[in-house]
Amino acid sequence: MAQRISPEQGRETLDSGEALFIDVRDPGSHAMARIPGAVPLTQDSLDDFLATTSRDQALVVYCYHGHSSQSACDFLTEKGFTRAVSLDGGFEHWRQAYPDQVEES
Ligand SMILES: O=S(=O)([O-])[S-]
Repeated sequence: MAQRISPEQGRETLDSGEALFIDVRDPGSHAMARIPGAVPLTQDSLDDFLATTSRDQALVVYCYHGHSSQSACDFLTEKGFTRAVSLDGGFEHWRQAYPDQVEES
């Protein structure tokens, strides 16, 4: 079962700069607004991501509300990532709690 972190822990992790934030929402949502520095992960980018990302890299996975990110996290864990966690509340909670930590384009 996916490891989960609270939005507060997510914020601390973002501030520490030690984790890669992974956005599994649809690419259009990612393009519009995202957690600063987050990278989109889609079916199209998956093979590349798996081929180039260290299995020791800390990952914080988020979706809209914190549900599908848990399955994504389980998937990444099956693929060998040892430090993948799912962000509780997803981006929708995040943007309410930390509007100053949202990158928009
Ligand atoms: O993105 S979601 O699965 O939390 S609705």
